[in-house]
Amino acid sequence: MRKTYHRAFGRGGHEALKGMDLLVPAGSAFGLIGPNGAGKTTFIKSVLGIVRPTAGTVRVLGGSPEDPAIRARIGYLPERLHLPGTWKAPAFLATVARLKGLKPDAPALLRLLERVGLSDAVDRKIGGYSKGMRQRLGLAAALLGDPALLVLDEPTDGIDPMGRLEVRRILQEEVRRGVTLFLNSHLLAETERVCDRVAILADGRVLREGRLEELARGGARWRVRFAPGAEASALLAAGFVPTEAEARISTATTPGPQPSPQADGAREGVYLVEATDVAVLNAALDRARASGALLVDLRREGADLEAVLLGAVGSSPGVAA
Ligand SMILES: Nc1ncnc2c1ncn2[C@@H]1O[C@H](COP(=O)(O)OP(=O)(O)OP(=O)(O)O)[C@@H](O)[C@H]1O
Repeated sequence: MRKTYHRAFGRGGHEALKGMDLLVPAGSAFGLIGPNGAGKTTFIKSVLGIVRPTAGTVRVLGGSPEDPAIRARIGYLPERLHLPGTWKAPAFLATVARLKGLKPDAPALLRLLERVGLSDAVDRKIGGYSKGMRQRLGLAAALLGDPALLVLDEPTDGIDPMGRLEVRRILQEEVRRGVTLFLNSHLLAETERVCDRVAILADGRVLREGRLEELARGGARWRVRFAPGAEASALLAAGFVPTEAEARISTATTPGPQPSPQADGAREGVYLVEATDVAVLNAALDRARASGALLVDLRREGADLEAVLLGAVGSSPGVAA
């Protein structure tokens, strides 16, 4: 798909999408990431039928994004929300429901407001809402009518960490019940936590696309906690790096001290180990256990999306990160 924004009177234009080819599997939680001006919003608008491609086609939920029946199955949270300041949330949601062709059901609307954490604010005017509250109301509006596809542009923008947790929980619930989630967020940690697939867009083209684990270079990292008393030098020899020392290694630009067994991570018993697959991981754990170390906790480290993004954008000719 291509999209060129034409200037007035046909004098040239700007090619925002330069041959973008993307398949978002039904039921996936899909994240779109990329630098400013990459074309993310243009792509979202084309999925919603707001922008028409200059060349190519967009198919959404098996149909055209311009088909009202298809649009009715899409929930959309825009990046810039325009909300009526003098209204209260239930009246706003009732109007959105009517615009979506739904019959407003007052108790259901209150349940929805409770779900997004706004039950205490139903009697307040929207104009007095904080940015996070406005985002939650926008999310409630997007969820009206149980859409099959949720398109969210910066859904957690302005929301505090507790609120983000709540929003994430709602999005995960939606994905579990079969909804396809399409998320555009500058918060890479948010994308990592919510999405199972990611596409990197830069300068109007998809640079990389795939499952998060596949995109992460260098295999998976594991965070391991050993019981007190584990022999730090033996763990180092087995490939386990104390977390504090690991931070120093990755940020050091000049030769510095080698990781010492007395590093904070070692004192806490927390280590990181690189393992391309579970066989490699288990071999490392076997070496650790042979030294007498006892495993207390083991968890996979999230794929480092920032590194993947910077790597993809940095290695693409003509694209500035
Ligand atoms: N209506 C428009 N007319 C002309 N050019 C536009 C229009 N909308 C977007 N563009 C240009 O198209 C390019 C892609 O813009 P778009 O908003 O899709 O990027 P984005 O990835 O969403 O950026 P950001 O992360 O900054 O929101 C940019 O260079 C932008 O200036």
